[in-house]
Amino acid sequence: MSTTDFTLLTDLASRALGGSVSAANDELFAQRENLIRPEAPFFDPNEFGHKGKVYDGWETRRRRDEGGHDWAIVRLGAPGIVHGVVVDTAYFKGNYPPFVSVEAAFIEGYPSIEEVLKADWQTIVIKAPAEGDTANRYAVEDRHRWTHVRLSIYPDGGVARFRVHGQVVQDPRFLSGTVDLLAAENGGRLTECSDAFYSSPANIILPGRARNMGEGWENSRRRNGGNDFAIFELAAPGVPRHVVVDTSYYVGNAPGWIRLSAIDSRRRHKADHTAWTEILPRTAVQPDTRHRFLIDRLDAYTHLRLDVYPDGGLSRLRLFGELDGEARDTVDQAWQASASQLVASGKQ
Ligand SMILES: NC(=O)NC(NC(N)=O)C(=O)[O-]
Repeated sequence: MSTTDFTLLTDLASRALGGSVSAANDELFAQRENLIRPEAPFFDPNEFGHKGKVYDGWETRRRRDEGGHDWAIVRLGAPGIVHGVVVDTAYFKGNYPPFVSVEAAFIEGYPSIEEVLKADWQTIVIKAPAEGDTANRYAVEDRHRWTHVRLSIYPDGGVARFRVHGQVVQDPRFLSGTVDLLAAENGGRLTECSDAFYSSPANIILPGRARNMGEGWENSRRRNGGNDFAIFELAAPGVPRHVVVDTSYYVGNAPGWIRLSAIDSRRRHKADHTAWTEILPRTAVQPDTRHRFLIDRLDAYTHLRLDVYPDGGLSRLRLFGELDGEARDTVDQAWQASASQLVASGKQ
């Protein structure tokens, strides 16, 4: 994958994955928590509050010192390798920060903010220019895993959204027993889809249940035959036992039928269409319903393909099963290989 594609990877910072903005040195004009809201930023030109113009973002006051700067710290929703960040200054035109930098840290356990501040921070984006009202992209070369990321803005200003795109690297000790092999928080990810017109199928593997149709996958109405699909890489190769197909909130636009196929790309090539095994035949589904289906085959797979007929949305898809023996070694190695030499320790 080229570095320009990093925005297709999971947003590790997003509130939807469980991220939190743990601290900021200043947030006088607009709250730090807005930085990781999953939805696009909103702007009402007529809305003013007691402290000034209301922005959907994080905004600090105008600094009156020399050489100082502002910062906000995000605890990622899951540990991961960051491939790139987006500092989106949408609607901040006369008050965006002209420069930004990003640092990261891996901290064990559940550290207090005092412990987070004392961690060994590594620079992953060196101080670089930013534009106003722009989704500023910065690729990251470092391939260590992190739990926390610090955005610094120079000298001050406003940022609407901070996206931290990368690959979840889950602690293998939490991948024991029956787990959701598809879950983004375990490392599952969308690799391909036919249509994400209204919203992406990457949403259907996020934690929890969708609260409305906007939190799932919605494609457009298909007018030219064929059917829509999405392909996911599993968190780790595993044997699926049962699947949850949730069409909650898809009332007039649920699929008529769905079908699931899977492949073990360690043994067969994904491009070979005959190598895909049907693990759930074309099955009728109901609108606004949480379905559970048993999977009869007991083979291990690395990828899952969801076909919806002819089109239509889902709010969640879960694939419960166990990692296979070979996969366990692979996730152990990935966890070791991505360890930073400078691992701070927080209170357990
Ligand atoms: N019009 C503004 O945005 N002014 C100020 N910001 C807010 N939020 O009022 C400022 O100084 O950046």
